[in-house]
Amino acid sequence: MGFNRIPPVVGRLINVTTDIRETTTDERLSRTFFTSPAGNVCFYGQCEYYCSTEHPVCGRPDVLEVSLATMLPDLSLAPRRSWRSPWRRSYSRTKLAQWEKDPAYCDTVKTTPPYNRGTRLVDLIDMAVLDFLMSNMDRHHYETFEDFGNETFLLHLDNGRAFGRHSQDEPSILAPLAQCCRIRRSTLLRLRLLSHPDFRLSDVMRESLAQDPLTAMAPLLSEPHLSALNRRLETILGVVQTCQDRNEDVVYNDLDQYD
Ligand SMILES: Nc1ncnc2c1ncn2[C@@H]1O[C@H](COP(=O)(O)OP(=O)(O)OP(=O)(O)O)[C@@H](O)[C@H]1O
Ligand SMILES: [Mn+2]
Repeated sequence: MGFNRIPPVVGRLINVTTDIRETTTDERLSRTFFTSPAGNVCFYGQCEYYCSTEHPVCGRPDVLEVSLATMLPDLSLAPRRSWRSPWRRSYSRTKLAQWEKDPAYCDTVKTTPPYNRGTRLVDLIDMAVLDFLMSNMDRHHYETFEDFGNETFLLHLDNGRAFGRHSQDEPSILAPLAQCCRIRRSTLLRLRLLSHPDFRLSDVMRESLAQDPLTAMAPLLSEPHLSALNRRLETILGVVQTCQDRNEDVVYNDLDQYD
């Protein structure tokens, strides 16, 4: 997509004993290792929720399938800031989030810093486009590097809820696009290109993912997931079209400098 916002990730089989327990210098992490009743090596780490013996990560007996992300520079070298998404879900069975109740929600966001100037709002809408394609409903936060201030790209860690059910789409993920009716011209042109029969998103993705050494054994995306990408792409273009039918000023021209 040309967004370049997610640290590259690969799938690996690791040995939790030799690759983590015997390697880590983090005393607090190594203290959470234990052997389960079934004889597997487990650990639970340190975090706010779910880091307890009831929710461990276990090897079999110490081999574990994981995704490994490129490590970002240490926070002391490149401090990051975490931002709460304005379209964050309520994560409650009974309560709706403000954006679910107020059709004019985007008018408020548009006048609220940092979304009131620069490219932050269209960056957020790019994020919604990406999350809709992956069907990731769990984007509660995103990050930026502090050094770039508000003149920054967005960083998407934590994509673990993406590419679940391929047969179902979740239109509410597109709420930022549907409610704000705004999209970067470069994004729109890219999306239109990827819906062209010669450059289909599914074909481009299949070709790109074929470089993964595990492609034959454990493909990252199944064929139904690749088809879902094409279907979701058409939905996005449909939402943009509906916006353009009703509003002016839908396309944010970020390509002027190249004219
Ligand atoms: N590639 C990376 N390099 C360095 N730190 C990272 C990287 N990916 C994630 N982290 C750090 O680890 C934290 C947890 O990562 P992530 O959110 O993906 O895990 P999670 O298990 O889904 O956690 P949570 O339940 O809090 O969402 C992040 O907030 C971030 O500070
Ligand atoms: Mn998470």
